[in-house]
Amino acid sequence: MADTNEITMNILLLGKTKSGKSSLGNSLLGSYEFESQFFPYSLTTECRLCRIRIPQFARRMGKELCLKLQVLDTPGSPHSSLTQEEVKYKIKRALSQQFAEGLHMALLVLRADIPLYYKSPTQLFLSIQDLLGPNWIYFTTVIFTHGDQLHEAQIKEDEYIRSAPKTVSSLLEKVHNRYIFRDPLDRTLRGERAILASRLLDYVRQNSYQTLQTV
Ligand SMILES: Nc1nc2c(ncn2[C@@H]2O[C@H](COP(=O)(O)OP(=O)(O)OP(=O)(O)O)[C@@H](O)[C@H]2O)c(=O)[nH]1
Repeated sequence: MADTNEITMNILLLGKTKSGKSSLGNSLLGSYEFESQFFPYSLTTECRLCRIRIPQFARRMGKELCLKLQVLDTPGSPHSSLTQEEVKYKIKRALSQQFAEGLHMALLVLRADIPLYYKSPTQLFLSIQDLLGPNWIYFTTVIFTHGDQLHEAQIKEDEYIRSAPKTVSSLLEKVHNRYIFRDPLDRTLRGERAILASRLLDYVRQNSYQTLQTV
């Protein structure tokens, strides 16, 4: 029987190569589990799942709740040594093997300091739909990495969102404005984990803990 004092969140990291997926995964896990480095090639070539349990994460009806976080890191696309088809195949296979019970949230990782290039918003939507199916819009949160660069440039987050190009604004509208800015320089790994995990748990609660079936 499932432990009712434990909440599970199955999280998928998606995004272009070098967008900061593995580093975000480490922040979520609160430790350096995924390899994340500055290199002139795509570091992640295989999907990899890491899990942690965070005791006493929240309370429900007077009881302590433990959060079980399962984070699936993926190779980015375009990739320096894999074709787009290979990346897609690896992600789909990992989703079916690791998250057979479904996915709570896909985190679409975008660099805030680099323009998001797609021919049109539709092209971007189709590429996500191709992986996650038509209900992706309910189970996707956009994570802007390199938020520290915005601070340096003295651009506020709401200002950035207001001036974002059509592809980004259409994407945020599609995912019901679920987005989070990451500013890793501002916090410790565990401090960032507490903030990210609780924002994500709010989104998962809003979905009544339902999961996206991807197979
Ligand atoms: N300044 C800053 N650097 C970041 C941020 N996120 C990631 N990085 C750095 O960007 C580089 C790439 O980050 P990764 O997490 O390895 O990116 P990835 O998407 O997993 O990369 P691949 O697996 O190689 O495709 C690393 O040097 C990170 O430390 C951020 O928010 N701000």
